[in-house]
Amino acid sequence: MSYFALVPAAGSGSRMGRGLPKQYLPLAGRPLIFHALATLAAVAAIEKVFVVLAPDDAEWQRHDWSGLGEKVAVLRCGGDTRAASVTQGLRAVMGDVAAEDWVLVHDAARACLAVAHVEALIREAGADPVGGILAVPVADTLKQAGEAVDGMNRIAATVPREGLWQAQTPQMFRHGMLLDALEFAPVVTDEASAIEALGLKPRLVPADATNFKVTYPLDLHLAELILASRSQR
Ligand SMILES: Nc1ccn([C@@H]2O[C@H](COP(=O)(O)OP(=O)(O)OP(=O)(O)O)[C@@H](O)[C@H]2O)c(=O)n1
Ligand SMILES: C[C@](O)(CO)[C@H](O)COP(=O)(O)O
Repeated sequence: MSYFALVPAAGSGSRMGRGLPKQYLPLAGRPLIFHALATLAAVAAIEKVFVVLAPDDAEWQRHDWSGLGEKVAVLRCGGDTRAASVTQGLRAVMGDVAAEDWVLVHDAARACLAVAHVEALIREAGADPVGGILAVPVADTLKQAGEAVDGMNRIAATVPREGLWQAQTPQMFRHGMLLDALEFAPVVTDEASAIEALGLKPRLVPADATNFKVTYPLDLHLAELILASRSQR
């Protein structure tokens, strides 16, 4: 069986609040998306890295991607939601990817993914009958907000954090199972939710906070620090 990566990159980055979709914002001298693509392409077990762009994406061709080598292939079939982009990407690669092949779905916005993270996911979930995701156990105390009072957010309850994990990506499932799951449950926040809707229980593979999702402006500075610290090792 083979391993492939699918990178949904058709979002608008609205929470970043910049004119340019966040996957193209400059980060450590490259477009943000370059870093995750380079990491995935560097994993020996991964045969191809498919990038799902918005059909009208006019930014991709403005950049030089030659540093990524030959594994990366562009699919212009992104949809209105992340789940739609993933589903349409899975359909588009059916000629290259067999139903039993593993697909690692990774957010373009998780720019600081490390090769070691991906290798841990493949090692721990690659022999699993369902598949698995990278995740991090919740370390902070969690508060449930109640209805705003005097315009202020106020605590309604403390949520026990035992057993709670923050889902990351890649999320790794077999192509056929994942496409069937997403067609059965199309409105989901991540691939694992669709697999769970089938009554299955994906593996949780521990990662760490450096594999965070760049969502808000401050996150760009955090990602710069992480990438700079790695380049100095
Ligand atoms: N219709 C969409 C929406 C999101 N994504 C991708 O899914 C990943 C995670 O989504 P998110 O961080 O929410 O990105 P955006 O949707 O771009 O951000 P925002 O929600 O702030 O608009 C991103 O790499 C994004 O490009 C996608 O491929 N297609
Ligand atoms: C898939 C994901 O990164 C797991 O935490 C998350 O659900 C993506 O959420 P977003 O709102 O599409 O960024």
